[in-house]
Amino acid sequence: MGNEKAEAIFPRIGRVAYLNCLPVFYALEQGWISIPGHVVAGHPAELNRALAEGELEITAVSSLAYAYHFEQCLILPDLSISSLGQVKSVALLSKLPVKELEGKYISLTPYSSTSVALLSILLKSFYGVKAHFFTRPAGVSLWWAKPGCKEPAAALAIGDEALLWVNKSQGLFVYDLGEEWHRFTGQPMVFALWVVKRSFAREYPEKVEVIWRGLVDSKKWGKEHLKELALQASRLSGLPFSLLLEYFHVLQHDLTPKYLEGLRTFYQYAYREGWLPTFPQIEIWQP
Ligand SMILES: C=C(O[C@@H]1C=C(C(=O)O)C=C[C@H]1O)C(=O)O
Repeated sequence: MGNEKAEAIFPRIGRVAYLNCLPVFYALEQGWISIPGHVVAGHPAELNRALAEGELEITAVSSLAYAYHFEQCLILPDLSISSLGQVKSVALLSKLPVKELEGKYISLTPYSSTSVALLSILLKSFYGVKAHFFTRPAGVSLWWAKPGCKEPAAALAIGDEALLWVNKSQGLFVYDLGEEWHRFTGQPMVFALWVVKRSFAREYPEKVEVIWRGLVDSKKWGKEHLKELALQASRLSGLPFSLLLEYFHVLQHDLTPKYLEGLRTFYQYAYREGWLPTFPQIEIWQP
């Protein structure tokens, strides 16, 4: 990588390649709002890796990934992928009721960071269930079995894959992890944050401000046009318009003090259960 001049002029901006980012990016991608940067789409695990390896200046990342890298980046205000209760696109799909998953195999999505930790926290601290986890390879079915092992009893999915399965979940028990977290803690769940590299923010504060304002303005447009977003999302995914309209109503992209409190609580559990080497400082970039 590493043409620093080019990155300064045209920074690389990461976007989750799921419908969950449409409310933030639609107006930008239509060209109604423009930002001086190059948008790169990837699944969350890819964006988390790219941030860590210095391939992105500003990006959406798993909230757990920020906690790993808080010394190198700052949180952008007013942006997140969150829910207060049901989220619809982070789900455990199970052939058995969750309390019967003791000792069973659970397949984990390879695309996530936050939701894997969240599932583990919920099973351990909320349900008191110990299961065997394994991460399935990218691109295979939810029910892919490890060679020599039985088919998993349950599978964790995120993003569009989760929406698709939740929509055709006949015969499966569906546990929406946003809803389960809310039942457990009474708090919102922050799945993803937008972050900026500290070095880039230090050197190019005006550029960060223009990009951040563009993202926030685009999100504002999205929030005021949920029907248009649901129509576009339905065209892209083939999922029913009504499901997507409900989805964009429950999915939140703000980062209010209430959501920051939910984030802190998540970090407390994640730290306590060994998902984080140190307790992160929640540091927010100021325009
Ligand atoms: C709500 C969602 O939150 C996501 C979950 C993430 C994770 O588990 O690491 C990261 C980014 C978001 O895509 C979703 O996937 O739809």
